[in-house]
Amino acid sequence: MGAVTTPLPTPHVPIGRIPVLELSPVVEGGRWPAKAAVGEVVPIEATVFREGHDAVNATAVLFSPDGRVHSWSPMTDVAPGLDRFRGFLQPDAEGDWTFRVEAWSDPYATWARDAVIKAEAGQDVELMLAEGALLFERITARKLQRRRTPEDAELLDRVRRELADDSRPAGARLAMATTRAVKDALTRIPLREFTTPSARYPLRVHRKLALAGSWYEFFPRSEGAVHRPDGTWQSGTFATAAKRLPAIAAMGFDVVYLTPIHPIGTTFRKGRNNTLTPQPGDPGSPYAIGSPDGGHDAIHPELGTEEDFKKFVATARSNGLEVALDLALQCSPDHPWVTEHPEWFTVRADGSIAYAENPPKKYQDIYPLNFDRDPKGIYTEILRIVRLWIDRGVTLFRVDNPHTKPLDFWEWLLAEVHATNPEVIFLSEAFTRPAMMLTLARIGFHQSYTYFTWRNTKEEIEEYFQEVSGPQGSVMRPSFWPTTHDILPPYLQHGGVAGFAVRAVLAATGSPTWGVYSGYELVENVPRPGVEEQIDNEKYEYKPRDWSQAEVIGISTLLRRLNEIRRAHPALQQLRNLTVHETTNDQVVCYSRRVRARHLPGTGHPGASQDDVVLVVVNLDPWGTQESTLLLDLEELGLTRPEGVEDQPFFVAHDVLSGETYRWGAHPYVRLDPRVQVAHILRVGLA
Ligand SMILES: O=P(O)(O)O[C@H]1O[C@H](CO)[C@@H](O[C@H]2O[C@H](CO)[C@@H](O)[C@H](O)[C@H]2O)[C@H](O)[C@H]1O
Repeated sequence: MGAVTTPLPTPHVPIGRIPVLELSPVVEGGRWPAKAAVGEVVPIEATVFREGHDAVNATAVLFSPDGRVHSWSPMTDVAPGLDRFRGFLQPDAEGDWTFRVEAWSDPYATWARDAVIKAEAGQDVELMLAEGALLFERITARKLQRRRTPEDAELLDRVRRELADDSRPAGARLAMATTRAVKDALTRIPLREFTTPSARYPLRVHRKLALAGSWYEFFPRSEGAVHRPDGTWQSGTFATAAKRLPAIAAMGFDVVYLTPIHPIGTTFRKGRNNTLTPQPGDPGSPYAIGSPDGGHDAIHPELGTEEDFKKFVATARSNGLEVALDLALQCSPDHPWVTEHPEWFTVRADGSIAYAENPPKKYQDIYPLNFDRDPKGIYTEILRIVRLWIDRGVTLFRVDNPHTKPLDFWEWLLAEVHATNPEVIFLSEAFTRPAMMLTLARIGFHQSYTYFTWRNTKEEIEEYFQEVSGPQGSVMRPSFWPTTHDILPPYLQHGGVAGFAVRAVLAATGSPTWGVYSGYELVENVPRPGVEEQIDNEKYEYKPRDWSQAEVIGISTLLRRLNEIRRAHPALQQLRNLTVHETTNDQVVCYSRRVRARHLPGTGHPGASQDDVVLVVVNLDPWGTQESTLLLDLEELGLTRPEGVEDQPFFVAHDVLSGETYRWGAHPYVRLDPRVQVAHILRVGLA
């Protein structure tokens, strides 16, 4: 019998005095780290309970990468009766952090609850007050690790003295010992008994762009491509493509994503509209990587040289843009690997190599790599290539179809790159089943394409936005794209300019990372018959565009405004902070995002004293005016309805898209005419 290599289950860990179970975010028992980004507000949850009736409480504790306590957060019972506690931690630097939950018995909460009940019943009142006095003796006599403010010290000492002063009425003594101020002071400096810590769990903190950013995809060969009078084409180059960068930056994007820029094969080259009969001059799909000019480490000669690429990267950076490159691990039959490493491909009985597929799509112009044949050779070569592009200035990779390659390969590659270049971000382009999409995220992909593109109805949008912003958000960070070069969904085929505006608003506010594919500004909405992708697709031909029309149509102005709004509002740069609000119309969707004032400095919001709250209302009908009443969840908006106010206005909603300001109550009426405005994006605050 061979050696046993499977790890044994974790040894039995005693339950501890106060059980603390079902921690979140924990990925597979801590096998992989949960994700966070610098400044992200991370919800921490645990189930905490004990025997008997005494009150329990919990604290979430954050440890910085050097192992020291960085900060802690009181947790509150968010599901009374279910013993579920939640707090919020906010790491402020990149690295491998950890957190734990400390469960504890809460003598003050036990006493306050019992004293109030007994006082109301007239039982043991003086005895309870005497016990309260003893409790506050203990509370005030403590040597605290955390500093207590003079105000808190003074308040708690006064409670101690007055509880013991039996010359004062019992009701007054109890009332002063159970005020909000006393409870708040004891939230800051609690008296804890039987403190029971959980294990520590990993939290990998990436740079902010891993969580929040705006991507713009384009094919560099199209920018500046010239259709010559004789019918032939001159490809765009890095130099001509770079001329487009200031306009992309002006629209507020953070990242330019380039489809593959490598030499393209000619064997089985695809022609226009995915035909198998290319015409002379057809440039071929850039995903058919490799020719006698080189493979994944080479640059298509028509685009320029390595120096030209570096200049392009430098121009991007000077415009405030980072460069993302497609990483498509496949080969045209003309790729040098096909002859240099025939062992990397699966050869059929007749000596041929089967082309790649992503059913039902057929990619007749490319061969897949067989990672199980010479894994060491393939892994090493791909790592070399990734490092090469990092050295050339690439800081993000959009990974093509990662779900068709082995997961253990990705886990290895991502760990290797993270070890030397933790700033490099990988976006997974896996439109596949949830288990695979989630596991790619678990093992290290920073971001993931999502099903957003196909979520259209109010019900679908509400459900999906909540799903990606829920606990899943600490594993899989969503990237919302209304279209890609492969996807033109039916809603956009039929929704006209307003449809493009609707989907841009949803993408830009529904996820902290979003992206658009070039041409969105021009409302390119004609599909190739029978498929959900653009006709005359840029994948198979040069597609220079007349950008002068973009401003006229208005979508580029909207994109710019959306990116400005996202930058101005930390609430839109967070993921796990979404609330859906009810509406009375199935065509009107409403949701909000909120960051509490105490969490704002970490996100770079200057001197904030108020929460940052953004409320989004979208008319999903691109053709008709829709009206609705919004049934707002005031608590989630951080609003308190003043005494005596029912539906009267009491807060201000400023529409940062239109500039209008409204005074609203809990149930405002909205009317959105898509010819004028498809959505409200409202900054919410008290007057
Ligand atoms: O499979 P997906 O729909 O996720 O699309 C991605 O991968 C495809 C394969 O790389 C790629 O397809 C394009 O390139 C192929 C190879 O040249 C070609 O056969 C296909 O017709 C073309 O669509 C797709 O663009 C990419 O996003």
